[in-house]
Amino acid sequence: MENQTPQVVTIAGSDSGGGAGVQADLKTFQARNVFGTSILVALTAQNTRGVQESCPVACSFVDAQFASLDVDFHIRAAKTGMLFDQEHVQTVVNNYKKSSFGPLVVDPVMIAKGGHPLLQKEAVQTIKEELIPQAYVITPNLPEAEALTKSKIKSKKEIKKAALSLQKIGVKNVIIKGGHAEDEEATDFVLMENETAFWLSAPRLQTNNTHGTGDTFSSCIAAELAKGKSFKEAAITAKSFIQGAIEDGISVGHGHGPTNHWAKLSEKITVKKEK
Ligand SMILES: Nc1ncnc2c1ncn2[C@@H]1O[C@H](COP(=O)(O)OP(=O)(O)O)[C@@H](O)[C@H]1O
Ligand SMILES: Cc1ncc(COP(=O)(O)OP(=O)(O)O)c(N)n1
Repeated sequence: MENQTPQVVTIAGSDSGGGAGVQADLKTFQARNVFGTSILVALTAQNTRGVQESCPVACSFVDAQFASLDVDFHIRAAKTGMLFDQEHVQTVVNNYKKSSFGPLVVDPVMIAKGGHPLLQKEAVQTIKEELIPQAYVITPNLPEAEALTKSKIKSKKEIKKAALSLQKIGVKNVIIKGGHAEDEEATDFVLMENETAFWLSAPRLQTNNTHGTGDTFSSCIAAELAKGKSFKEAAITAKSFIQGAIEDGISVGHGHGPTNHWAKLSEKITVKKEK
């Protein structure tokens, strides 16, 4: 099994428009040379203008997808995205615990950029109590970190405080993404074990094409972990990948466009150690 191609799974929702969700994850896996598989938890009727409708997949069918993959593939890393509601979060947790899917990257997707809810509010607590303790890394954006910590996050100090409080729930690594801030640089805070931490920055690009940035970032981390890279290496590659994918933009649709998953890694990344 050791000489098999690295295999990875996304456990998430479908974006019919192809820019976010499972579609963005599979494109990222392909671009990073790992074999991508998927477990669909929800479906969205979505395009670059927003989400028009969404619905869950039956929990018994989520179970069936986990079982199909687990008996055949040697999955070395997994990621979660849109999980819809409490019942689906719990179904994913129960199945993940029984599986041998390797380290879990949790992207606690809550609301699409256009405002459509992708997770029912009551499920935030289930993510905290049940899913995060299973995770190897969680990658909330700023509003998601605020919802999970029930606090306002406006300064670097508050970002660090929020990351530490998320780590205390029982996850080794936390990345709070700064896409929703307004600084000149798009800066993400990375907290690892033993309070080791660093800031990952890149120039903030003035573009409408940022649909699916969070999914692309977290699935790239899962892809790198599946190849055996360290967590720090995986986080830096994911930042270079998403920066390249935004920089080398593509033009599709009429609204908030997707990123370019076949772009090269960007070299405009800086890594600054937190003292
Ligand atoms: N305009 C931008 N320019 C450069 N990087 C960005 C921009 N918007 C988001 N990013 C980066 O994309 C990644 C995803 O962040 P974010 O957009 O906050 O996630 P989400 O899609 O979950 O809301 C992060 O590394 C963030 O810094
Ligand atoms: C099916 C599905 N999953 C996740 C998202 C959210 O993706 P994200 O990377 O946060 O991008 P935006 O929606 O914020 O552009 C989604 N939209 N659909």
